[in-house]
Amino acid sequence: MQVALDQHTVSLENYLAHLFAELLLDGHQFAVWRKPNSQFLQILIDKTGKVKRISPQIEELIPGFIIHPFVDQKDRKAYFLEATEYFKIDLLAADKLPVPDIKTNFKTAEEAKELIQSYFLKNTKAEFNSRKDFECSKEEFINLVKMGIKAIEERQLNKIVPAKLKKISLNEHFDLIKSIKSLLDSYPNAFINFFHLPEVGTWIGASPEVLIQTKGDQFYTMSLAGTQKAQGDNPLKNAAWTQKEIEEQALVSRYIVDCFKKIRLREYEEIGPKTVVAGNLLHLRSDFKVNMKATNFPQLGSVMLELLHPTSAVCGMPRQEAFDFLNENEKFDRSLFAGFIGPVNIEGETSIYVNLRTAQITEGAALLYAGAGVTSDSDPEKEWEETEMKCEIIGRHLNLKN
Ligand SMILES: C=C(O[C@H]1C=CC=C(C(=O)O)[C@@H]1O)C(=O)O
Repeated sequence: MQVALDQHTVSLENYLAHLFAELLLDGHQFAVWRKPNSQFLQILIDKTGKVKRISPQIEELIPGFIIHPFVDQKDRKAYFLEATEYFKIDLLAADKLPVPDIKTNFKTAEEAKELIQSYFLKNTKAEFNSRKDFECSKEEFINLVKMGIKAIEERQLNKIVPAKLKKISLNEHFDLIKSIKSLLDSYPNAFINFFHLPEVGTWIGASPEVLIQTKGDQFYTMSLAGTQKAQGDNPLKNAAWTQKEIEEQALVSRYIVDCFKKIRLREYEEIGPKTVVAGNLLHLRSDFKVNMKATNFPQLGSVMLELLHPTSAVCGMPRQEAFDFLNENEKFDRSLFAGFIGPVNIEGETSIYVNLRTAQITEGAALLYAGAGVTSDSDPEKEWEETEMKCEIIGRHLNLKN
């Protein structure tokens, strides 16, 4: 028997537990996210029951959530969740929120959480094949980096971003709602996201990288690259960058400027690079802004989306050669990792992020993905350590003991 949940007495965690359990039971597709430095948790539910694929002409789309894999599909289409229901929760006032009532089948939040846990430990439909969940050993990854360095020395490539897949078991401590809450608390300046499409997969992440953003007349993108561990009380002050990292990030900036050049867009603002924090890591970032009205480029969002993806922060340069190198030499399927995800035309804004620092939740396991930017000065051992740190950003929030 269903009862109405009293939204005035329920905590955020318990509200989400009931909501997620009901959505899973009903087989709905949904996405939940919090933008960097925002106080709102945004929730979008697609109750159409259909997996939709669309061309990413974002200016023409109805409000929704877009999901595009790393590899371009033959038809260049992305998955799209339609916002048949959308609302947001003010995280600063989460206990007295006017959130929609839920009719729940569960007597307690614990019961709802048990359903969620058993759904993901036993029931996910995501199909496996040997390429999809091929776990990369340290030796294999280091070999891949060495091959990348060789291709750069032989001038076939300028930069390459090899990635790895790491599989961790989910155990009796896996509590999805607690994991999401933990990501929200730990990474205030990341794009925290969770999305579930029963036919496609379930992912959880904390991305530091905007691919494109449009709001009103403003267009924004960034070049993010170069990684080091954040250290000490004031990590920004302690950061020192080597020539390798400076060059690695400059190549991403150059890639963006080359895209602007291709469409003869000359009036853009470039700020940076500056050091930014992403979880326990630091990166170098430059910001790029364009006034779409002043430059007469109302479709700049879609145009740049097509030109930028996959950027040289996740693929390499030149783009096609780097893509072919990865396709040939990486032994696993990147799937949605290093693709793009995000809300489209929600409250007049589109914010699409690169799907990084992310995990795919599959039957009883999480697949963690991470890549590292390789230039001729790369140290393969260090690149491996970097991917380990990147995997930990999500990995450490999955099997949380109380
Ligand atoms: C490819 C990833 O990060 C990119 C974004 C920032 C810094 C990066 C780097 O230092 O290699 C990568 O280019 C990843 O997180 O898996």
